[in-house]
Amino acid sequence: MINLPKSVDILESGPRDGIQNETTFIPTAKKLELINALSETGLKRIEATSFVSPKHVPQMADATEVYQNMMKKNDIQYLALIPNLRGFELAKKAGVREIALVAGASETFNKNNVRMSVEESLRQLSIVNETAKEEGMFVRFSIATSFFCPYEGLVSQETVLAMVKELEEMKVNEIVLCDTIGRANPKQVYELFSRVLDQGPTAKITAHLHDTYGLSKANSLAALHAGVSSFDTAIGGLGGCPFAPGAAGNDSTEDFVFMLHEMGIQTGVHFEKLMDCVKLVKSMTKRSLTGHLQQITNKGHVQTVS
Ligand SMILES: CC(C)(COP(=O)([O-])OP(=O)([O-])OC[C@H]1O[C@@H](n2cnc3c(N)ncnc32)[C@H](O)[C@@H]1OP(=O)([O-])[O-])[C@@H](O)C(=O)NCCC(=O)NCCSC(=O)C[C@@](C)(O)CC(=O)[O-]
Repeated sequence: MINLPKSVDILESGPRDGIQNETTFIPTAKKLELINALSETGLKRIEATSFVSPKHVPQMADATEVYQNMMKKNDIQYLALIPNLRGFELAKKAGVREIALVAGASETFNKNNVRMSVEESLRQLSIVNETAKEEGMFVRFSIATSFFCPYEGLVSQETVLAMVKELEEMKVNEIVLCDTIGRANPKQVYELFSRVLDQGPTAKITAHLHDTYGLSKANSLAALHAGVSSFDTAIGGLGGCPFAPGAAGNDSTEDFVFMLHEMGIQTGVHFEKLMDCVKLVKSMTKRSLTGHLQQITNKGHVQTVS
């Protein structure tokens, strides 16, 4: 195989992207238990919560309580998602130092997700970015619907490349290309990430892939081949944006870590401890999860070579 990195960075987005889509409210204490357990697995990046409207996403109504009471290890980046200026104010008040901004590449998705045009999102979030940078915060920016929009269909590569250019001009620290509805195929993923990386971006480039059509692992391999070494995943394969109809969960962290370790690619993650987190997620959500490995552990032991 060509172009494979020796190690990969994983951002665990289960506590945010994963839990936001759960219909039954998960008690704050359970969210804290999960974040604390994930903090012991060797993962170095955790998206802990989001400062969004509790009317629109009731599951994240306890963002401040979660952020202020969770374990915070010095060597772990704990991010919070922010959609607008108000979210930034609330996050700052809670003590957040690492922020994850989001806007869609597609107009209809963005209006449904954050009730703003893409232009208005970029206007508000560039103010957030400037203030955050002055205050020494880490800023990542997710481009939702980088491949397909649930309302408009295929999103053109040119639209996404123009947005990447704008984010590079804003000097955000990280740009995340998201397959929000898990509809992209490996060829599209390879091409778009290759085109972005060919421009020599200064921002870290990350892939955020959902598994709706069962292609998230093939898509992550395509992104690896394109030169991406930073990925978002969610424990148990939880997740999906409540404003992207039909979106299934994220690529599952344990399956992705398993694949990477089997390929000799390091993640720094302790596999058994990660599987303990899957058990925790199962007990929290009380429903069947979509990750593959947890289905094997139901029947026996996962065979690993690493
Ligand atoms: C953006 C808004 C808030 C606009 O919602 P809105 O109703 O248009 O907000 P508004 O500005 O009209 O304000 C209405 C009320 O909400 C309050 N408000 C205003 N902003 C906030 C805030 N940030 N946090 C808490 N409260 C807020 C504001 O203070 C006001 O309170 P009131 O005066 O009525 O008491 C809403 O549409 C929203 O919360 N959207 C977020 C939706 C969301 O969380 N989506 C999922 C995350 S994105 C995602 O999952 C995709 C991603 C990142 O994973 C990548 C991928 O897969 O593509």
